[in-house]
Amino acid sequence: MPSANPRQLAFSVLCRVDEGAYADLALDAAFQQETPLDPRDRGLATELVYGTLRRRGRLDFALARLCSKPLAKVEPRVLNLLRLGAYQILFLDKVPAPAAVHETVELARREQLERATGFINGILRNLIRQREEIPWPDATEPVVYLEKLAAFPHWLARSWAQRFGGEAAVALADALLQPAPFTVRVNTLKISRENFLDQLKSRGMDGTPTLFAPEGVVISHRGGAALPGDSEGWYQVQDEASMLIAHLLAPKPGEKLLDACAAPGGKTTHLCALGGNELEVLALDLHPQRARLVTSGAARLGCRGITARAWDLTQLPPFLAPASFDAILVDAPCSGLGVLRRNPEIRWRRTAADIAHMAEQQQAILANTAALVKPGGRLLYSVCTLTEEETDGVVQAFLAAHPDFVAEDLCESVPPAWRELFGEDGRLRTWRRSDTGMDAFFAVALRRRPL
Ligand SMILES: C[S@@+](CC[C@H](N)C(=O)[O-])C[C@H]1O[C@@H](n2cnc3c(N)ncnc32)[C@H](O)[C@@H]1O
Repeated sequence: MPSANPRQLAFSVLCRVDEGAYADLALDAAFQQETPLDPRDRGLATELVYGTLRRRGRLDFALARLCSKPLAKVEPRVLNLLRLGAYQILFLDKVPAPAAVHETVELARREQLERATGFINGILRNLIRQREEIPWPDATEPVVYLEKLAAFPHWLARSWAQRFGGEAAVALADALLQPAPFTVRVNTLKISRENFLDQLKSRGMDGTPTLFAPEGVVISHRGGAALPGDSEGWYQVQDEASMLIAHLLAPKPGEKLLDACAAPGGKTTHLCALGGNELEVLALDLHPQRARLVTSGAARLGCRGITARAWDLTQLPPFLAPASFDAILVDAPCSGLGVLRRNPEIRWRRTAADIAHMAEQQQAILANTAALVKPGGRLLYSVCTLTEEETDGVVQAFLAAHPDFVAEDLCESVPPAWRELFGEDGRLRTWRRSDTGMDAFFAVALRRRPL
């Protein structure tokens, strides 16, 4: 039975992640179940979970040198305790190293792992003694670096090194394994960004405008308190890269839109705000319970004109008339490698076969929405990943099968300052700059030729 101890909570979440859970969902669920942790302990538990997952490559590299048997032969729960302890020793300045060892051994006792306490104590004490002598691989061997230090599977390490070049692949992996900033989209239907920033300031919180998105705010300090306007719907938690997508579709008041893969509705509600709350939007999603999130999110943010329903878009939607939408957003399900900062564990779960399967699914969804676009209308395809197959590969296959569509140069319609985020082909690739603090998103604008 987990108790309200941040290390124990972090340990239970790491074990759940090993069983297949997503880190963000498992952590949220643990916070719901626990006797409430105070904000500092909540912060520590979050740091321990994400830090241990992001740094798993380095932690395992260091532990493997000190362990008398291969790490694969160490009992998984004991290995998670070792990783937790090693993370605190190597990366957490605020925890003195001897305290990290003591806390980890105590945690092993509380978890009925008394028999492993000598083993854990010995390895972690050796780690303290030898931490300055660890022969970390350097980035001159990018595939080794990505595999050993960034915990990428071999196929992914090779593919990134080949595609981006070694140096860029390493920089990209490092950037995608940094903690993500806490970013919100100000709901301009309710409040301006300027007024929201004033509201933050008046409560002693620090926020700064995002670099590109005109309604984004990066919150750098809030002292554990709730943000202003939560129940009033003043903001939506959303990464800046994700905020760019609705701007690229550029909805106009009075238009009829389809958001094909809409849940939980971050972009649906953003589209509504950009359309002055005067759009008609049909929001579809595979899962009925996720489609309901769109409805509740829209109510919170005061968005009108949204209807949400469940539908599997790998099947043609017979209830929709051909050529009936001015614009369609396909924010497709994908491998999620562009949001590793939030789900660092997915990098060792994904296989090359998954990517091929995702690309097939994305192609099916795009094909089933294409006929719904009016002649002259827009279809925006976006994904939070950067594999060739799920980005340009899907677009190439789509265009080959749909001669009535053309890819447009998005650079022609975005503010000049955004252009550095786009390739020469006019497609959004936010990873082109690694210092923006954004997730890695891809988007392409497709236009159906007029009759
Ligand atoms: C990247 S997420 C969408 C995020 C959303 N656009 C937002 O901004 O909040 C992809 C969504 O596609 C949905 N999905 C997966 N397979 C689908 C399918 N075959 N048809 C429709 N939706 C699907 C998933 O349930 C998921 O909610």
